[in-house]
Amino acid sequence: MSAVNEKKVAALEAVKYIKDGMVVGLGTGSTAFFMIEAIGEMVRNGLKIKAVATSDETEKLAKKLGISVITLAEAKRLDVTIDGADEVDGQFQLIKGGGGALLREKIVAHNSDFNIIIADSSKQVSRLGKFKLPIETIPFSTQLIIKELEEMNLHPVQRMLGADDYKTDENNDIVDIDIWKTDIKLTDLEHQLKSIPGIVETGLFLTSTDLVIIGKGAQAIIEKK
Ligand SMILES: O=C[C@H](O)[C@H](O)[C@H](O)COP(=O)(O)O
Repeated sequence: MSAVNEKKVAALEAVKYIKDGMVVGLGTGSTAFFMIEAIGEMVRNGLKIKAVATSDETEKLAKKLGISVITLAEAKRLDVTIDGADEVDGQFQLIKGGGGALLREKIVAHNSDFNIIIADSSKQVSRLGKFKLPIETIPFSTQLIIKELEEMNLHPVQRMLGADDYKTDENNDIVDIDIWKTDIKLTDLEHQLKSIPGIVETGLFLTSTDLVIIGKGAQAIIEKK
């Protein structure tokens, strides 16, 4: 079965966790797309929820499908968030941000009681790092951060959109780094990166995930912590 179908299988399993009255965090990306589509259908069939979107793209799609979108401030706290990932390891640690939405995704995950990650089977890895780790930086500081990351042997590459710098929803830059060869522990790496002024967030999600649902062929494999 193709990765696209596996994404849909995982998404359809995840939406079973959504109940009337919940405040739901909506992730971003091609896997989250199927989850948002399914929630749209559930809402048309009478489900009553409020949602917080993790990107402008997700907000637009959710509203188009008739899902009631509120701000994080209005929500205060979320019952459940469903989101995709670029890589997930056996300890439920993730790399996210391939689509540039890591900052709002991490904020929403932090404010959710329960976080479900949905993915096709290609995203499951024994060790994180084949996927380049996205780092969100303040444009004022990006070039100097790149120099600092080069000195740390993390091979930073600023993300581009054609000839222009790629910009996030918060109008920041993304720098993708290579963590595959570093022997720094992930928790230490996260701490080191976050201590550089101008790095707003990293795509390492080390402790937020409660449940992982992997589409494997036509089956949804549910992994609990
Ligand atoms: O910034 C994007 C998000 O972190 C996505 O959830 C992640 O990149 C996975 O996206 P996809 O489901 O399209 O592979």
